[in-house]
Amino acid sequence: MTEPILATENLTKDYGSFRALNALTLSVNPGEVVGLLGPNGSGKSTALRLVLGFLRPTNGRASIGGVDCWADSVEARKRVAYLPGELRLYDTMTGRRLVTFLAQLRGDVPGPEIDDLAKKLDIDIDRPLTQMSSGMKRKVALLAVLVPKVPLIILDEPTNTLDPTMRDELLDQLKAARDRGQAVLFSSHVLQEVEAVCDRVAVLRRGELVHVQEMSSLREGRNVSARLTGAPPALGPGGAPLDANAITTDGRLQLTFRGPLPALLDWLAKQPLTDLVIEPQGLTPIYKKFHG
Ligand SMILES: Nc1ncnc2c1ncn2[C@@H]1O[C@H](COP(=O)(O)OP(=O)(O)OP(=O)(O)O)[C@@H](O)[C@H]1O
Repeated sequence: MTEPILATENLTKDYGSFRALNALTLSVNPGEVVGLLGPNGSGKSTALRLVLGFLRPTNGRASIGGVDCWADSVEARKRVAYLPGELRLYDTMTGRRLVTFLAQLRGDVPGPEIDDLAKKLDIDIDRPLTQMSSGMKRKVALLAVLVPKVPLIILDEPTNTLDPTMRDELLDQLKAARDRGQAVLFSSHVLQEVEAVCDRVAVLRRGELVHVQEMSSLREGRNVSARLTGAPPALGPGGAPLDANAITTDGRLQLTFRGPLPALLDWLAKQPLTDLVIEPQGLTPIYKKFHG
């Protein structure tokens, strides 16, 4: 079994008498993208800051590659590239100088990939940061995270302020990092981007981990919503009796089917339908269950 690169055990943080994170136990494996999903104030940034050793846990622990994130934070951080939610950059530098400087701090020298990535992110890294817009600065910070090939990449709401094209480019870069065997943990409250890139999603609510979802099982499912003119069938698309909850109070047929699409279409073709919507299952119903 692969050893996780990141492991938290009962990780807890109180700010005074307020518990911002309660007993978070979560791991991230090499070659895996995990999303931390939750609304404002649910504890995402607190969890990430604990993992980075910026905050001392009230209880529990986090470790990166077996190194304790608080007791040995400098050593743990060598294994991580981090994109904070709010940037504080050294404005007098050019983008290239900043990315090189940050790489040198960990003993790396960025190679030609810095120019390839700058091109993909559509950013002139030879401009001083003072002359860049907030979105451009964000791209420089992303470069600084994507250039070093560290075991773990942590990003706090990385697509914030990026335009849709750049958002897709970033998500592609995260997939490429995963394919190289790096692990990625990122926070977000945008369901579509989490669905697009994550292997697993952890849902937080008021500091509690309320659900962990494997995305592969979700991608096999399809939500069906249809209106019938006649009585509902006795058997569902898999041949099993139709679930009593499949017919809503306003008479719509609503079900989730996990199986081959032709079997679903054959079954639907035999029903007295007046309209039909088939969608990938997606995270929305799961998210709504906790944050409706
Ligand atoms: N330094 C602090 N002192 C007191 N309370 C704090 C502090 N930092 C965060 N909190 C509280 O802890 C809770 C979790 O905050 P956190 O920043 O982790 O949430 P988040 O999920 O990252 O939110 P967002 O999506 O808005 O960034 C919030 O209720 C917040 O007000």
